[in-house]
Formats: sequence, C-alpha cells, structure tokens
Amino acid sequence: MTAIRLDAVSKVFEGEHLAVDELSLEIGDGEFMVLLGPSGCGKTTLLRMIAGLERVTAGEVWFGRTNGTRLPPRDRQVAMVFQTGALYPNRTVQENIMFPLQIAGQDDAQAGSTAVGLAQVLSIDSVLDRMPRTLSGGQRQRVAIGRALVRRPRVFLLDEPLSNLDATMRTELRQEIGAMTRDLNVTTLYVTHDQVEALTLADRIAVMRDGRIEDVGTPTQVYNDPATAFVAGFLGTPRINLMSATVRVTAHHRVSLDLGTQSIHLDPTDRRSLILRHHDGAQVIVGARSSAFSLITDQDTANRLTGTIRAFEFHGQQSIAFVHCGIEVVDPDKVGRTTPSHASHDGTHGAGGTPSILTRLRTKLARRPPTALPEFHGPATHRRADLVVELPVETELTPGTRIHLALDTTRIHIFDQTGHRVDRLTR
Ligand SMILES: Nc1ncnc2c1ncn2[C@@H]1O[C@H](COP(=O)(O)OP(=O)(O)OP(=O)(O)O)[C@@H](O)[C@H]1O
Repeated sequence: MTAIRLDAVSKVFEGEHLAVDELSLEIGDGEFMVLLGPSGCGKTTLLRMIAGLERVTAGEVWFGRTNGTRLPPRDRQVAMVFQTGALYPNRTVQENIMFPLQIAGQDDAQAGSTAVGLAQVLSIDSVLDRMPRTLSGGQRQRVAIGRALVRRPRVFLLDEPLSNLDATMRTELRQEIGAMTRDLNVTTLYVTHDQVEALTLADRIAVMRDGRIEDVGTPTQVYNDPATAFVAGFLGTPRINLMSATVRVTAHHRVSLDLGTQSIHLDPTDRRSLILRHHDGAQVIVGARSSAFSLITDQDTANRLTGTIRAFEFHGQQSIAFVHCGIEVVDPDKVGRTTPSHASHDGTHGAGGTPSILTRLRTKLARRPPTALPEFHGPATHRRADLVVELPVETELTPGTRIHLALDTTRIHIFDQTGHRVDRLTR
C-alpha cells in the first residue's frame, strides 16, 4: 500500500521562486526512500510540505487514503529530525524522549519506561540522566531520533541527520538508522546530498534537480541504469565521463561514435547499434565510468583511445589518471539546463482557464536573458577536457606519458543532447 503520495506538488516562495516544480512521487508502506540531490534543489522544502510546516502552492499530499494537503502538522502523524536535532536544553535525555508521550496524555511511569526501551535500541541508555549540552553530536542526534520515533509516527522524515557528525559516527549512526527503521517498519523519507548514504540506506532513491525528480529506482537501478546524464554524474566516484560524440553509420549499418579526433565502434550485435543505426549524424553524449577503461599496450585493439597523462593520483585501493585525449568532455551539472527545467513546459492553469501562478512564473523565467542561464558546454578548461580513469594501484605513470586505453563499450550509456538516455534497459 502507498503510505505517501505526492501529486504534482509545487512550492513557490515569495511569489517568484519556484523551489519544487509539479513533483509527483509515491512512497510505499514501510519503505525507506532517500531523496538525493544537490544543495538548493528543493529537498528540505519538499520534506517540510509533507510535515505540514510549509504550505503547498499547488498539488496534493496524500497519506494513505487521506488527502493531507491542508491538515495541520499535528494531525499528520509525521515526525521529523533535522540536521541538528533541537532538544529541550533543560530536560534530561530521558525527559526529552518521553516528552511527546506526556503531551499525548500518557502517565509518567509508562512514558519513562518506553523512553528507556528506545534509548537501549539507540545505545544512549547510559546517558539517560544527562543534559543535552553534555552530549556529543552523535548522542544528541540519537536523542532527537528517539524523541521523533517514541510516538510511532506513520511517517518518519529525516533532513540530513548525519551532516554534522564525523565520519566514524556517520557510518555508525547511518547503519543504526537503517536497522531501526526497518525493525519498526516505519515509512521513512531521508534527505541527503551524500550519495553513499543514499546508496547504502535506500530501498529506493529519488534523485532531485531544480525542484523535480529526474530518476527513481533502487540503488542498483539508478547507479547502473540512470535516466539522465545528471543522475549518472551525481552517483559514483569518480564522476562518470561524459563525452560529446557524433553518430556515424556506414553503408553496412556499422555504428561508430565520433569523438572528434578519435572514435569508438559499436559491435553490430550491441543493442545500441540497433538503436543508433538510423541516426547518422546525430549529436549524442557518451557516458563511461572511470572503471570502464583499461590500460593497454596493444595499439591494434579496437576501441582504443590515446591520450597523455596530465595528473596521476594514488587513492589507496586504486590510482586515478587524468588523461588528456582531445575529447570534448561534458559537465553533468550543465547538461539539460539550456533553459530552466521549470520553463520548458506550461499547462498548469487555474480555474476558468486563468493562467496559474506556476504558469505565469514559468513564462517569466523563460523570458529572463540567456546570460542568467548556464551554458550547455562550459568553457573547455583543461580539467574539464580530461578523461578520469581508474587504474590498478600498482600502475605507475608520470605526467606527460602517452598511453592507450581500451573502452569496454558494453558498459557505456548513450544520452541525447538534453541529457536523457536513449539506450535505457530497465524501468
Ligand atoms: N523560506 C524561503 N524563502 C525563499 N526561498 C526559499 C525559502 N526556503 C527555501 N528557499 C529556496 O528554495 C530552494 C530550495 O531550498 P531547499 O532548502 O528546499 O533546498 P535543499 O535541496 O534542501 O538544499 P540544502 O541541501 O542546501 O539544504 C533554494 O533555492 C532556497 O534558496
């Protein structure tokens, strides 16, 4: 069953800032959904609209079969934890956790014993009598989580709850949050811009950009089969290489991807050949993760790219080479942003055919001078033009060395000029 359904939800701040743009999303009962996206894409705003802390400008928020769009926060059975869990400074840990139960009318003994039980699960039972100011950041977050969960909410919302913790504490608490929410079977929406948190915690990830969702799926789906170049670029370290290419089709329907000074050829049996063979001359973007390349010595290998090492870094488990191949490399953050995403379509009309605030806002945004918008191809800085390649740690290369790389074409993704996949497998 669906626990939360967002139906074309939008938020406009101060009459002109479109923070969330007709966003639709369903979260299943007991599901752990992670909302992942860069700073400012609207994650917190969306969470606050679900909690009822922010009014929606348009669209609807459903909790199961109840339309909760206009419900006051206290009637939504939603609990929220923020970046820094705000605690009552003059109450002990136990008093903080049991407080929501007391407010709900439970007697002190019962509320106290529930709080102690939850504190044990959260590994803070040894600090029950301490005041918040004497706790570490991680302990404070645990108390905030305990206080949020003590009333068994229908929906648990977490807004970057680990961002102020050190790396060790982050990993520890991350695992505990995952285990606890699954044990309690509480529907959870977790906001982060950290891809590791998203990939490790989520049942499904929704990747947000500019107030919209670009992709939703399991961690494996969004990582291995991303919907857009932006999603491909947001997940994975090092970031995926996006190469500007032109499709070339020979008389025998052999497809190659012309990268400017070099080219790669697709196997005739590769399904991408079948997709691209009718698109001779089309401009595409080829996505290849750094691990899809390997260093070769044989100059005759098909799909060989030649380049010069610009920088070479030791990363412990592997080495990373920055290779100048003379190929135009595309910035994932800029693809598909030639116009503001929210200006690209209209259609939202108020009653009686009057353009709604969203339609008027989109028109206004579309009229802005193009100088305000990012360019499709950024200036070809040296760094942007490098391919980033993962090599075995024992490899030793110095800047200036000329190398040959084989590209495993079965692992590439093909995007159109707007950054949408043309060779998607799943979903
Ligand atoms: N109260 C407000 N008034 C005006 N603009 C706002 C308000 N709150 C948020 N915004 C704007 O809405 C956009 C989305 O903000 P939001 O905080 O939801 O993003 P976010 O993805 O959560 O970012 P971060 O990861 O940095 O917290 C931003 O451009 C932000 O400046």
